[in-house]
Amino acid sequence: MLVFPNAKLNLGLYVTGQRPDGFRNLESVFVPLPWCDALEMLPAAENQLTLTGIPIPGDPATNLCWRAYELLKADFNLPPIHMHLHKVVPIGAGLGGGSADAAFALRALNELFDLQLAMETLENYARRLGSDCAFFIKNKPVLAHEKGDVFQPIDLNLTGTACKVIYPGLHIGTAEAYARVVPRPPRHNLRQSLAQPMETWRETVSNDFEEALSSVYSVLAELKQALYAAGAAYASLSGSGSAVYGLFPGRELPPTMPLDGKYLVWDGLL
Ligand SMILES: C[C@](O)(CO)[C@H](O)COP(=O)(O)OP(=O)(O)OC[C@H]1O[C@@H](n2ccc(N)nc2=O)[C@H](O)[C@@H]1O
Ligand SMILES: Nc1ncnc2c1ncn2[C@@H]1O[C@H](COP(=O)(O)OP(=O)(O)OP(=O)(O)O)[C@@H](O)[C@H]1O
Repeated sequence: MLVFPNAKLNLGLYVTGQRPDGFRNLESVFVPLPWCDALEMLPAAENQLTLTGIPIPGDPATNLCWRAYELLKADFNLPPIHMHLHKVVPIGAGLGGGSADAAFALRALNELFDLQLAMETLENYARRLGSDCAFFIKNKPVLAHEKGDVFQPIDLNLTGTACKVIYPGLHIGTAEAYARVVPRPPRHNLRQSLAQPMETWRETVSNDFEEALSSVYSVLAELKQALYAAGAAYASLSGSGSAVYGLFPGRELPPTMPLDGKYLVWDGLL
């Protein structure tokens, strides 16, 4: 079975409080971004994980695809499997690429071995692998709360919107990014702000990581500025960075920009 785990963008992100479990509560809207890895799973004589594409730091035994398999294997009698992951989505980018691999692995194993697990059960397994993972089970726009793994529906359709995502090559670890942010009440009501025309979001939809990280990594503010200069209606850091994106409604494709050749860029339609 071959699946294509996509990335995500955060539209607004407020880090609202410290939790007793050491994590932070947040409020953010997640939307799927069709920048994808490729993950193949085949029943095999013995377990094997092979990797190509962008190198993934750390021991392959801790790869999130593998951890997804181990998690299900603890509860079900799964046969051995050969997984091949071709990594495309940059790591330490705030695009949730590793989390998507884990969630798509859970979904693929459920189908391949006919485990008949409901979406809600798969979400519960995904929550055990990482805060971002559960979103990728249903993979639809949502308003996320708590650790970013409890969802409310949101009426937001950005399908077909031209988007450019720029990854400046900085690996910003999620824990490092959270350590730089002081929790505070949300600056705006995200649901209300996102219901207004996109041109107003610049003033009313913000990401708390941006303020904290831009003072350390000046390239983040430069990229955002460049996206606005190229005509973006809205531009922001995604998640804990370092990827910065711009949205260009009304265009058939995002504009080309002078920095396209300098950084890793994803261009396309949401
Ligand atoms: C920044 C976001 O991408 C926004 O969507 C996510 O909150 C990050 O989620 P993630 O990468 O799945 O993070 P996890 O693997 O669960 O946690 C990594 C580390 O980030 C911090 N962390 C993460 C999520 C959260 N709500 N509060 C936290 O404080 C913790 O230090 C944790 O040890
Ligand atoms: N399949 C995978 N893809 C990417 N990273 C993985 C994978 N499996 C395990 N990891 C580990 O997860 C870490 C990446 O997590 P990190 O939170 O820094 O970046 P991210 O993937 O951009 O996530 P997020 O968008 O949630 O912040 C890497 O250091 C890597 O060791």
